[in-house]
Amino acid sequence: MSGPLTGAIRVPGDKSISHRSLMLGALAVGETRVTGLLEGEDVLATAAAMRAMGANIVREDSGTWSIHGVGVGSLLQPEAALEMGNSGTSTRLLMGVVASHAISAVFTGDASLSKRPMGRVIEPLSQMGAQFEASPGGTLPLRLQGACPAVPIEYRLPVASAQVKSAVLLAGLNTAGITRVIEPVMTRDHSERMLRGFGAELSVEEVDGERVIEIHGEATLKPQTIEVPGDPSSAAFFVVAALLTEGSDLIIENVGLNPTRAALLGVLREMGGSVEELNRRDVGGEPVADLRVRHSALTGIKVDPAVAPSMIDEFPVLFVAAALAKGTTRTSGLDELRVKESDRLSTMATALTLAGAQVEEAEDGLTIHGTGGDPLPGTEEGAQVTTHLDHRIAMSMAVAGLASRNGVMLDDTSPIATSFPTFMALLEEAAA
Ligand SMILES: O=C(O)C1=C[C@@H](OP(=O)(O)O)[C@@H](O)[C@H](O)C1
Ligand SMILES: C=C(OP(=O)(O)O)C(=O)O
Repeated sequence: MSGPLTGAIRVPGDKSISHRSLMLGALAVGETRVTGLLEGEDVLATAAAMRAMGANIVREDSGTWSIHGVGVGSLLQPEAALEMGNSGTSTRLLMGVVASHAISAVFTGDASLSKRPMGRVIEPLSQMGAQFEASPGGTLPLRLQGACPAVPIEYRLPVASAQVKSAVLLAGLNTAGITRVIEPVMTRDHSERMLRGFGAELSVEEVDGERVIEIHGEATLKPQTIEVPGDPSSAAFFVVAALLTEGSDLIIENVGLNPTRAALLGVLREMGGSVEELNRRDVGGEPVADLRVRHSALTGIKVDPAVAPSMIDEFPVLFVAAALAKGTTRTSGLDELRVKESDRLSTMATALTLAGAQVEEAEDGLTIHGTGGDPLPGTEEGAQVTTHLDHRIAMSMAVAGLASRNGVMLDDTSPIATSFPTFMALLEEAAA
């Protein structure tokens, strides 16, 4: 087991908000200024794409990002393929942006992204008039010819996905009339908050238990000054690491706690975890707090599938917490985890089993019988884990390594740089 995690740390800016800051800044007329932007590879892919379509985006020496936008409807034809790397958010949201502009774009990605389903955005964007030539199974690489004018649609989301919702809303920005998205299950609402913040006419109504979001097209966006809060999905690794490591008492400052993102904390508290929210405040229209996390004995629970969308990226590290809890943790309703950077149910089941945990994999979730706080036994030379180009697997299994007798060996730590380039350094700092 590792030494305790103590002191105060800050995790980098929120990935979802960072992507949207660049996209909306590039679609506004004038200068948007962003502090706390996540400088991970995924967000940098979005920045490069917006530059390729005409925005002027500069990182100043102070760390502030300055974006001079071109205005909704005025994106330029990119000269080369838009290289999306590992980033599903960049790809799906930008497909929405391009879909209602009079330009075409080729989207390419790495081996992981090239396996992920794009049909979920191709479908509604085709209804709006965009045309696609995709690789077999509706995957990258694909070519998108935008429609201008595009046709406003009403679209009920068949999967709980903030990326699909956002793609349609972003396409609606340059579409005359009202584009309506119906969300049976609420997902992260950063797009709604930020589109409003940039001056788009957007309404949200609750009708018969569903969220109905309307955006008025041919919008003019006004540039903004944005302070990006710390990413709760990045903080999650430190929350779990501190809960599992004896003697830990760690402060994680400035963590975004939008209710559509924060369900992990409730689940960990229900398991017996000591996670306090200090100094609750508002940063850039998002609730934020400092978290104080103390080592705690955890008990397994049955996780309500209804919370899944509000912690969708946190399941890999929750599975690590479950592997060290007393008793059994059951999860279900997690089919979406199979189409992330890797199949996160099977990748985590394999990785945790190698580390010595007792895991049963079902179609839509994992059941994990925890050690009751004893270190994971693993193998003498350390469990050899394959991360499948998935940053969240790499970081989750690094946390599992802290709580294991012989450590964990990751085949590839490079994917961590997609969302959390300072993860290893911060872990060393907190454990020093
Ligand atoms: O909209 C976003 O910024 C995101 C939405 C989620 O994806 P889905 O919409 O595919 O669930 C999440 O997994 C991803 O990390 C970021
Ligand atoms: C699923 C994720 O990201 P994306 O879909 O943007 O690749 C993630 O960060 O866990």
